[in-house]
Amino acid sequence: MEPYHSQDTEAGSQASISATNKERLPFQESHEEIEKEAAHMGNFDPTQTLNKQAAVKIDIKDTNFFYGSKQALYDVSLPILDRQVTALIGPSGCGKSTFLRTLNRMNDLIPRTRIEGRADFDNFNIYEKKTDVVLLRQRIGMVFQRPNPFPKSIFENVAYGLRVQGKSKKVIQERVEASLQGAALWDEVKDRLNTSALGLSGGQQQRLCIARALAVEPEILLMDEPCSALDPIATLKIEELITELVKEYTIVIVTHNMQQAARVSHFTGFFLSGKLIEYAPTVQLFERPQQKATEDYISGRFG
Ligand SMILES: Nc1ncnc2c1ncn2[C@@H]1O[C@H](COP(=O)(O)OP(=O)(O)OP(=O)(O)O)[C@@H](O)[C@H]1O
Repeated sequence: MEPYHSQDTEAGSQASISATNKERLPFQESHEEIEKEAAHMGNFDPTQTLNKQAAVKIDIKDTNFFYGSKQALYDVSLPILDRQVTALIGPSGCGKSTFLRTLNRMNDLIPRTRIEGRADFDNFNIYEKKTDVVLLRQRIGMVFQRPNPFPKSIFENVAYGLRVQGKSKKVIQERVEASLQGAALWDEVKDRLNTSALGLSGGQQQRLCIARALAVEPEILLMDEPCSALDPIATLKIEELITELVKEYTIVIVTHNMQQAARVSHFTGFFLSGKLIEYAPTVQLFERPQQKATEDYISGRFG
């Protein structure tokens, strides 16, 4: 599929987002730990890894979505680019989560829903009835708003999908460790893998859920406001993790937090009333929005 092309020239804006990366932190507190985490984040600048020529991983065209007779998405079209972070922003109820859930068919679990359009992934349309959703959800994993570990041990949480797949003991052992490493949790839990996951802090639980998603080796990770239940430090850890994970995975993240979108994403889509108003490289969308509604939203005039 064709890569995404944009007309902008963003040399100037790259420099400015890089310079303001630290200033953009949304938190008023400035105690030591936050400062330390923030200093880490200062090293990450998504404009440095923005790749407008990246291959299109999922090509979404003219998506309409209905809850019964209520239409929640209108003609949404956008590409999800390979190994880039795409952020979805917009006011409450604009359809961000609904859209995210169309990508791995999570809305199928809600009765009386209907979808039109297409989302081409490899050589098939995700929305087609015949799509194998179990396989799809292995390839397109999901992390939810609230960490939702199973009431099992840390090890068993990560091993879960692998056991379902019937993997050998050796493979399970290896992948559990690799996934916990990948989710930047290994060092904190390696000595207590057999204790309950429910004993972990909220931020650790969310990283465990990321490890659980990674264990089945997905290509894409969908994250639905993964930091909304976390404190500032745990939030920064997840953001840092996202910037690491995107080297190997394609990430789509719904966030209410515009600074978070600016800190971690390469591309941003702004939704309003079920419509995708604007989609562009993040730096461009925030610094030179093309639509008045985008400008009003990002400057805090509504939402
Ligand atoms: N299960 C459902 N049944 C009926 N309507 C729903 C359902 N889930 C969401 N909606 C409606 O669809 C619209 C889009 O909701 P959605 O949750 O996708 O928005 P959102 O932008 O993610 O909101 P938020 O930021 O508050 O999570 C809203 O009007 C919402 O009320």
